[in-house]
Amino acid sequence: MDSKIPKPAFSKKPIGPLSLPGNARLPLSRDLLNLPSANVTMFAKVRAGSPDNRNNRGVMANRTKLRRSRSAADLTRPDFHRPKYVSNLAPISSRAVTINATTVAMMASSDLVKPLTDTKSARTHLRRSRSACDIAIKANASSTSSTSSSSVSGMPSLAGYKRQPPTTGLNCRNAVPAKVPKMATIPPRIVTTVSTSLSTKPSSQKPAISTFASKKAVPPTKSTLGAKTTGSSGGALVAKKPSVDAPKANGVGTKTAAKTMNKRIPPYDYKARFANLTEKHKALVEKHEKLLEEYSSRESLQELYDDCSRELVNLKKQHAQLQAETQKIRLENEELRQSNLTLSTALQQTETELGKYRDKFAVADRENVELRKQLKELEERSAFLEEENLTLQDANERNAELLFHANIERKELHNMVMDLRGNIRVFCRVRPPLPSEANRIECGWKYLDEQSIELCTMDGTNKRMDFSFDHVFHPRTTQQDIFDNVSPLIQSALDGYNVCIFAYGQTGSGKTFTMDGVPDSLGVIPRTVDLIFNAVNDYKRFGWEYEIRVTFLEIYNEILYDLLDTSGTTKDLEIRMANAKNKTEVYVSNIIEETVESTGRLHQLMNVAKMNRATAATAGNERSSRSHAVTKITLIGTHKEKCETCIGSVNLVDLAGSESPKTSTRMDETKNINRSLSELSNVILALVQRNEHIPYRNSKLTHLLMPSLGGNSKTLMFVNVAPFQDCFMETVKSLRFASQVNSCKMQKVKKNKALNGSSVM
Ligand SMILES: Nc1ncnc2c1ncn2[C@@H]1O[C@H](COP(=O)(O)OP(=O)(O)OP(=O)(O)O)[C@@H](O)[C@H]1O
Repeated sequence: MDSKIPKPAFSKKPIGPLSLPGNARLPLSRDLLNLPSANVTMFAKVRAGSPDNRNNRGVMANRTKLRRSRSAADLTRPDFHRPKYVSNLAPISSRAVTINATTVAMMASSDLVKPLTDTKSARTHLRRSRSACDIAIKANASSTSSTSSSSVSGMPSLAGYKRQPPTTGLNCRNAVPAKVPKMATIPPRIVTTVSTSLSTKPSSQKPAISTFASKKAVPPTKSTLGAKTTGSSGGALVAKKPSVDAPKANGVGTKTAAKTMNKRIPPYDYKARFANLTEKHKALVEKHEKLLEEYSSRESLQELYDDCSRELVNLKKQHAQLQAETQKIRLENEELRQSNLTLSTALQQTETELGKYRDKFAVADRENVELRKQLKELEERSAFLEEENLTLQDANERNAELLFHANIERKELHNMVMDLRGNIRVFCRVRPPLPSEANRIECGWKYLDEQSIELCTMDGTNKRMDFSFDHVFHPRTTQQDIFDNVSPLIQSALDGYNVCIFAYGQTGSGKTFTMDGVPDSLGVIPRTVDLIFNAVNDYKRFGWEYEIRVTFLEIYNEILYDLLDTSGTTKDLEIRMANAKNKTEVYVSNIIEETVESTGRLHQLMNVAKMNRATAATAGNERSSRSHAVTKITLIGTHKEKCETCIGSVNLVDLAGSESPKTSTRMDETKNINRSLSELSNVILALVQRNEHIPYRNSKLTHLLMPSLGGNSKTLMFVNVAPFQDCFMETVKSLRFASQVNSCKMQKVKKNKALNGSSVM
């Protein structure tokens, strides 16, 4: 916009007589001598005039000049009387005339430059200017009419001129262009703006940019420029109503004027001089008006320029703000686009997952429907089963009652069977020779049946002896076969009876093997433990809860040792009577009695006791047990609903092996062992013989086993024998003792029974 709007640099340029049209020039000094003094003074002022001088003149000075100008124009009036001094004037050259005309125009317009700040003043000025010109034209016309057409040669014919009403610039566009004297070229844009501002708006008002732009959009042509210029500035001077003669007259007049200007006008030819001056005056008036309009337009253009500059600055600011906002919006838009892209991707993934979930949901829904059907069926089934369950619960309660009583009956029957078998039973077991004993001579063993055996010497004497026991186990008998015959006694212990199982025999005959066994062939004690825990679990169904307590005791050289005591300190263990009323019940003071709740724990304790037991090498056994080991398992059963308690116990005794003093290397130890075994034999024989006095207290062993030997107990004795000929005497001795025990018939035992939580030991 800057480049398109011309900067009004002219605002500071003075509009003075120096810019004269055509051949006009400032008068020479010699020319001025022939002019009236007033004109000379005016010329001098004009020549020396400057924009400041002109601008500094007051309104009165301008009016004076106007009067002078009119005075000059009055020369053409018919009643004008030429001053006498004119005849003395020297001939004026055309150049001087031109200057005079210019000066007259300047005089007419000098007071119109500044007052054109408003439209009213401008119009007033125009009227004055037009008046001056009209007077001149009328005078010329009247002169022409009075002096005939040839009186003024070279002058344009203005006979048909009428004073036209002031026309606006817009109206001038439609006016027929008239030929005007050649003038300085005015930029079409300025002319257009001036015509618009003068015709449509007051000069004080700022022209709108739109108006300006619209005018700029249609640049005027040369012809329209002339029309506009004529219409705006000289509408009153140029005939608006074109006559037939006007163009011709104008053309002729212009040529004539040119000729007149070119040729020297004699001083006496006042008409020519007047015409010439009139022409010059007319041109100057037009020029003046043009300049005036230009000036006015330029002033308005300056304001317009300032406004446009301010508006441009504002627009630039707005543009910068808009650019910043646009950039910001672009960034936001880009972020939103990226966010939208991310969200679109996430949405796509979500939709994909949603589709999968929908499929799963459809499958699950179908399954759900199916399951609902099944649930309904199950609910119906459940209701039916609940009814059945109630029925079965009633039946179960009845059955539990029956079972409880049946169990009692079973116990009684079982005990009857055990009684029939005898309260003390003797099993004979012959061990096989070890691979290391292959060169040892065996006796002749003949197993007559499950209860009878025939022993024959192999030393040439051919002695034969028969023995009968409750059961005879040959060397190939397995540990399981042995325990199958022992387990009824364990059941009796669970039913509340005291049971004692011990192994008796010569050293190396297989007692420890039978009671403890080896890891891959467990003996009676570990199998008893397993059976007890299994039975306890089964008894829970009948409402019985069992507490299992265990002690491990060793009798070595008639001294008691707690095999679970690993402290290394020696404690005094004493066998004491538990109940004065029942003199058969005993207990051991200071012994560790541990309650076990699992088979593993009990096996653990058994290993500890086995490690603490005293062993040594003997003639018949590299690792001979040189003590009696008593493992006592107490079983306390409680039936809460029936408020019944039954207490049973199992004493599992691995006796020390008897040894001949001849082969013994530790005599004291052997004597103690043999003596305790002899006391055991005495007790058993006393029981067999039903003696009143049973010598239980003669040894620690019999004293400890007193509750399990006779009275309220069931006793099982293993008599272990070695198969070798060199053990024949000891074997016969053991078999005879066992045979004696087997023949013993003990009185009927009574079950330990406690009611309402009381217990009997
Ligand atoms: N029925 C059997 N089958 C296989 N080997 C056996 C049998 N009985 C005993 N033995 C083996 O014979 C050897 C001696 O047995 P064991 O130690 O049990 O005799 P013991 O009577 O306990 O001797 P001690 O009284 O000196 O302790 C052991 O090596 C044992 O493994």
